[in-house]
Amino acid sequence: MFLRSIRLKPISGSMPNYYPFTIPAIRNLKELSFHSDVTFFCGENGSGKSTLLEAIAFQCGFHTAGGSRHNRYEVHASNSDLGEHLQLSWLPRAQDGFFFRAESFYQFASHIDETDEDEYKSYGGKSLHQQSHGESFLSLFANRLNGKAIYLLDEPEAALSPQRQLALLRVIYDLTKEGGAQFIIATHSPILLGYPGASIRLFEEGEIVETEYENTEHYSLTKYFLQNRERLLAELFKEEE
Ligand SMILES: Nc1ncnc2c1ncn2[C@@H]1O[C@H](COP(=O)(O)OP(=O)(O)OP(=O)(O)O)[C@@H](O)[C@H]1O
Repeated sequence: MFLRSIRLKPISGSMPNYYPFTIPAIRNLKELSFHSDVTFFCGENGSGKSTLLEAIAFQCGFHTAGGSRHNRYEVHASNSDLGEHLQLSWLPRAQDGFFFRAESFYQFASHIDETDEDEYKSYGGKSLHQQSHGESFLSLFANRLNGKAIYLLDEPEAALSPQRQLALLRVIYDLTKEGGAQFIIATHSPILLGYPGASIRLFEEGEIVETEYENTEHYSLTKYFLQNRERLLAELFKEEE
């Protein structure tokens, strides 16, 4: 592990009334500590997961649209509104790492096309644009992520089939089993959240709280859907009286 905790720096005067401080979980954030090689951020859409992950990436020196410290490319709105306000505590400081961001992956792939001089060795041997969406995600995870480093992944499951989500779990397992790598992952995937021993942080009701896998809605709703599909869909599609 590298990153031990993050803390919102004290803000002089009253709490600002603009983004990102309008997000309840961010507004109330004081300190968040990490105690597991794999930490998940989960919670409803718009609860602040990406905002916080992006701010951590900013403080790590990674490109906030995705990449490492070495990636420099222009992309619309690549700043981090929260980044400057966050303080990171390391032990030891990670020398390397990568920020994966599903929403700006296309721009990252174009940047690699323009700059790669290594026959795409870190990306499965061919342009990320010449692979399917899911193939390109997994190529990056399986090849670009390696060694002792901090990896920040924002919705890595976005293009992955269930089978490839399992493959990603294996990548995470291989990189963490010798205590070498640390992952912080924002996800909605009930498959990824099932990683053994992971710490799950739920963004809910203005707080970020630690919870168990079985207590997440991702787990319970998916389980209920699979076990009661017909009943649930009948209820969902019921005509208004
Ligand atoms: N650049 C921005 N300017 C203003 N508001 C923003 C900006 N980016 C995000 N927001 C708002 O901040 C809130 C949190 O967004 P964020 O992307 O962090 O959520 P999230 O938990 O990652 O959601 P999702 O699961 O849908 O990816 C949302 O209500 C969003 O509309």
